[in-house]
Amino acid sequence: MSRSPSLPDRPRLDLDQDMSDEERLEALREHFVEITDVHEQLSSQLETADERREELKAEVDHTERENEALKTSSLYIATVEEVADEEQEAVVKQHGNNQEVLTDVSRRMADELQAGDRVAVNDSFSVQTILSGETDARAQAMEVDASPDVVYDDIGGIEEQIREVREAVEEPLVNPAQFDTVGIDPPSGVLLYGPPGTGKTMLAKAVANETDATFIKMAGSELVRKFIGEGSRLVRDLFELAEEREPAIIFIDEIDAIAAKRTESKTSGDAEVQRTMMQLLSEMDGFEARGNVRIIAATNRFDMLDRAILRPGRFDRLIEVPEPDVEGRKRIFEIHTQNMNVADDVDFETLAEQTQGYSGAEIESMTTEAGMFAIRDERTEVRTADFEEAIEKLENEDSGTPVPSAGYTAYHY
Ligand SMILES: Nc1ncnc2c1ncn2[C@@H]1O[C@H](COP(=O)(O)OP(=O)(O)OP(=O)(O)O)[C@@H](O)[C@H]1O
Repeated sequence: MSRSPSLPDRPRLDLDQDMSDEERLEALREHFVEITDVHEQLSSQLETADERREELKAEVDHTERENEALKTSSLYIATVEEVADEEQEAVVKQHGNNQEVLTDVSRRMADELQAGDRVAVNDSFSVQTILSGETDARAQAMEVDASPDVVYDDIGGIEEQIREVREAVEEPLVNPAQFDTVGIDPPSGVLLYGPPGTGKTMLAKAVANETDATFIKMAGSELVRKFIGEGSRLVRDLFELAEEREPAIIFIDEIDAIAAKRTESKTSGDAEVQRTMMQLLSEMDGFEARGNVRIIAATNRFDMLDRAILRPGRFDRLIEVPEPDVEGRKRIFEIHTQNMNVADDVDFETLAEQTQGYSGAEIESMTTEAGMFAIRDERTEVRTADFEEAIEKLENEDSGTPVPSAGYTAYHY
């Protein structure tokens, strides 16, 4: 905000009894000149303030008109495809009918708009407003990470699964020619299944990191819960975004939420989920042309999946990510205590033996809990007793031993 200029000092007239008439006259003249000067300064400040007031009034009028227009007319949602800054033009594509239009935009709008923005347009396709993050379902429903920082070494106990994922996802991205030479198609999609917290998301992020691909995650459950009516459009957007950002890894978490077996009930919610799944299937069927985009999905509920998504050309490589065995748990303890100040006597092998049935995520939260016990005790070193207390606490919270999530069924192929 601009600060108002300070007012000039008020001129003082100093007359005293002892002055001669000439001196008084001189003082009065000088005072007159000073007053005239101050008057001029004030007039000029007043003029500037008047101009500023006019400008602000014009801005208020404009905003009020915009506001009225927004309130009274229906607006349509569109995505900006291209912006020509110089020409003050933008190509926008209206959602629903996919109509593409070249439209004029103001200088300010041209500066602010970026390809990919969602905007509200009026009947004549004039861009009224850029939709913020809150209103942009696409931004909300998808987590985009240009360079995730997980590496394979951060994942413990699932070396075989890492090898399989590398073969099915990494190889086609970094060395597509070998598939051509041998004359086979790489797997279309990889489905990771297994109990929660075993490293499925980490695995997908690590492949993206290793192949310098953008990681784009969409959670199936959110599509169904939060974006009712937008599911199939968001799935289409997901694949479009992946193509824009290729090489890219699409990761659909909790795919069971959109690809569950059909049930008897025919509620409108089911129809919507069904449409979302059909969109996913049709995107995957047109997948070959997509080149540098690989798709990974994950589920804790393999038993619930509609078999249609497992057909060749869709999720045709199934990889089970089980709970870690004792060796795996030891490794996960080591990974998550790397940056902790752990006492020399802490034996991860024993801890691994004591934590049968724990997932990687549970082991991670246990190490944090052990650190908290040390802090509560005003120590800087984490001891065996802290880990044991943490195990006890988690077991009490889980009312006994931790169990794999209810309903999880392992299917072996
Ligand atoms: N195998 C593992 N090695 C190391 N850390 C792990 C492992 N599995 C899980 N973790 C820890 O647990 C956190 C959650 O794991 P992640 O999100 O990958 O599990 P997930 O299998 O995708 O779970 P969900 O099915 O609940 O989405 C990770 O950020 C990591 O800190």
